[in-house]
Amino acid sequence: MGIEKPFGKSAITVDEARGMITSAIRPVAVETIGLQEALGRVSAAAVKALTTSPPFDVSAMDGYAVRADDVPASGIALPLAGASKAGLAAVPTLSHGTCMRIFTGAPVPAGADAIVIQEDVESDGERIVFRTAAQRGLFIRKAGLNFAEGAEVVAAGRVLTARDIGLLAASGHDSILVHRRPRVAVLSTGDELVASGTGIGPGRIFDANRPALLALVRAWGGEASDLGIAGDDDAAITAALQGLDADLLLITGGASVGDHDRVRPTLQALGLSFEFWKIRMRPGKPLMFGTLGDMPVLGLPGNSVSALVCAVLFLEPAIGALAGHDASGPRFENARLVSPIGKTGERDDYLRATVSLDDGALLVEAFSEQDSSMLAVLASANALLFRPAGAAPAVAGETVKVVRLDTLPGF
Ligand SMILES: Nc1nc2c(c(=O)[nH]1)N[C@H]1C(S)=C(S)[C@@H](COP(=O)(O)OP(=O)(O)OC[C@H]3O[C@@H](n4cnc5c(N)ncnc54)[C@H](O)[C@@H]3O)O[C@H]1N2
Ligand code: MOO
Repeated sequence: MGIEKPFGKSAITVDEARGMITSAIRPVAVETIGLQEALGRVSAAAVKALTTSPPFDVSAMDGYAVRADDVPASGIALPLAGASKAGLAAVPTLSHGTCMRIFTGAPVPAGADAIVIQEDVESDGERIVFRTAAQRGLFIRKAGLNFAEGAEVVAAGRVLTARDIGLLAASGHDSILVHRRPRVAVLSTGDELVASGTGIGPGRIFDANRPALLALVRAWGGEASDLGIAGDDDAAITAALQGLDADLLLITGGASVGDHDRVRPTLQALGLSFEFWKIRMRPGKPLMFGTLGDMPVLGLPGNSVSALVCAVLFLEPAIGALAGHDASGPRFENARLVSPIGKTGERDDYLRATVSLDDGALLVEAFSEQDSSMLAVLASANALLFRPAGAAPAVAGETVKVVRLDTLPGF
């Protein structure tokens, strides 16, 4: 589809690109796992409560169970007849004109309809004098207050939190059907790259993208596999992909138009069916996506900032689509500009910026340096300031859109 055209007019938008990526991706298979392993996994089906919670009416306080009609005013005394405590197998019965000792979490006796807390009574051991009138229903948690048997407690496609795990356990589940973690393989390409921790040598730089992307894959729920570094030649790239079995292949570098940008031609020779190879955004123009057999392939630009900004916009939703949850991309928020910014070129801009809160309002300031190789700037940023292609200069005080980076897991 026209991938040989020069960069520029034929580039597609970020939204179009994300739509093409997520609609080409199918969720991975499912598996049942114990709740202990469920944090951060994605539910593959709606889950219904196996029990009603609470299963019977329980007391919310330590005190005395009564019939409200028996204690219509302060000063009434009733004989104490038994006790109800948490864990009782059988629900006791309250006789007319008596009261029963009760503790938090205990079943409310049949016939009782109010709890008077112990702070509001006096006791001589046999008789209880109520210093307040009882109020029908007070301090009683009715059966099903929390949820009823059969109610949906977890929706399909939810990224499970500790709260969900608690709710699943409360509703009787000790395991859950989830999507297995998407397996994402990461390859860096470039003759100049060496792994950090090894000797750097003349003309070489350390590979930053692969360690950062492997970390993001894990933070976003994937199982990361490290394909290492391949040089800028077809044989090295082909060899690195030999026998690959992954749900998504992530490649950085070598996607541009130079003589040594061998990723695109190599993948093409291997049979990659291209969806697109350039997008109308900065940083990250030479973003590439296609499928190799059933495997989606996402090619990120080599510049580290471009690679990581593209990861926020495209990798996170791609992993989401594989894992069976929301894949709509990052959330944009409004923020007020602290300093003016210049006009935007023909691509949407995602400027590295810092946001701060001022009396509840979000303020944003772009860094003066925006070169797409400047990972140190990205590391200091906590937001991306979005400017649409062709936007006029913006003045201080103007409301603009931002994507917060500090709320993204792992970023
Ligand atoms: N004539 C043109 N040249 C370039 C264009 C263009 O439109 N016409 N686009 C530029 C843009 S925009 C980008 S982005 C880059 C992307 O190029 P590649 O994806 O082919 O990446 P490389 O050329 O391999 O590398 C670019 C840059 O990043 C460094 N790099 C690469 N991989 C890593 C890594 N794993 N860790 C750290 N740094 C890495 C590499 O050394 C280069 O400096 O193309 C422009 N050129
Ligand atoms: O898009 Mo490139 O990523 O501008 O440097």
